[in-house]
Amino acid sequence: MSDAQALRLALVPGEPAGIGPELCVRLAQRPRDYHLTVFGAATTLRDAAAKLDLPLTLTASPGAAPRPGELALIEIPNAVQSLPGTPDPRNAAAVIEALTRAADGCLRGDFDGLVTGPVHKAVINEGGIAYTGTTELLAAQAGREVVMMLANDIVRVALATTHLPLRAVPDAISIDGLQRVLRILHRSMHADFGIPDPVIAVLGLNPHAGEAGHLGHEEIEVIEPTLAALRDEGMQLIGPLPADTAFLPGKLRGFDAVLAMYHDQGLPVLKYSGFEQAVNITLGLPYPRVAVDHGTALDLAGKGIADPSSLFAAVETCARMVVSRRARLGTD
Ligand SMILES: NC(=O)C1=CN([C@@H]2O[C@H](COP(=O)(O)OP(=O)(O)OC[C@H]3O[C@@H](n4cnc5c(N)ncnc54)[C@H](O)[C@@H]3O)[C@@H](O)[C@H]2O)C=CC1
Ligand SMILES: NCC(=O)COP(=O)(O)O
Repeated sequence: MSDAQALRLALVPGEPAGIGPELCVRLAQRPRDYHLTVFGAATTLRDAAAKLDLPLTLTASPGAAPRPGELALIEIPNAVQSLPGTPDPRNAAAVIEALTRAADGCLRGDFDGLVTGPVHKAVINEGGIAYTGTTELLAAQAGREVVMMLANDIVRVALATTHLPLRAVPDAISIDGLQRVLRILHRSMHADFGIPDPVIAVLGLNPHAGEAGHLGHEEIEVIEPTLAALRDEGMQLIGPLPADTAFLPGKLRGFDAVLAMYHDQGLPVLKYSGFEQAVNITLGLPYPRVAVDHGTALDLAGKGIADPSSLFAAVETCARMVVSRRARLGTD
């Protein structure tokens, strides 16, 4: 990653009682040629390092050369001491402050990209903060429309809707909205992944993509007109495809990305095909943001057995995206 010599990445561990802090300590041990600044509580990170019996030096600012075992820290203290496996809603404000301050740093240009650990949605809401997900939080903060996409080496799955009750999904899918999602996805395939003319498969909403209107009308009334309009602009769009067979390996090889209509239509396939190395990317922000694909794993927190692969992949993906954007868009 020689182009990434000067990269400055902001890192947010997420829920302090989850596996995020210990994964950050493991990440800190890796040799790297980019700077990492973590936004969180020193006590939580030091406790995690002590439990893992790994060295951790927290510094006020990144040193000249990144050193294994060392992280620059922007201190965001927790309201109360965090205990692995037992989240405390009183720490919700600190979790959100860490995310928003790190994102602010990216918006200001102090950092080139943002990497985030898992956040417990219910705990944040129990702490009195309305929160559906970090994707939505960062979009509102940046004033941008965004698309959530999860990716591993096998498949990229973008979502037309994100954290919504299933009952609300059909009403949230419109021609205008789908067009905006597909434009963001198309643009990002080029800017972030170097694919200038991506082939995007679009799933139907209903079983068998609506079975010619006998099992639902959204394909005929919303999805097909959207695809027709964007095909006229030159986009390569396939679909609407029945979701149950769109992910067959032979078909997937022909697609650069798949657009699913809702969270649990696409993500189980992605996670089944490779949970460990998968990452969650927010497309459409002014800076690259990449998160782990997994949640807080409270059942594993503090035991030292959580797999850090997704966080490692998130940092590597974020660094590659920064380099790709610089090459294609300038500094954006
Ligand atoms: N990126 C984020 O901020 C995400 C946050 N979440 C949130 O996390 C919370 C818990 O969600 P769950 O549905 O229980 O999903 P989860 O991913 O925390 O756990 C599901 C299963 O996967 C295992 N697992 C997760 N990460 C692992 C790792 N790194 N190594 C080994 N095993 C691992 C857990 O032990 C558990 O058995 C929820 O509040 C959810 O909203 C969920 C997904 C992503
Ligand atoms: N399923 C993805 C997830 O829950 C994490 O999303 P976000 O908090 O990064 O928006």
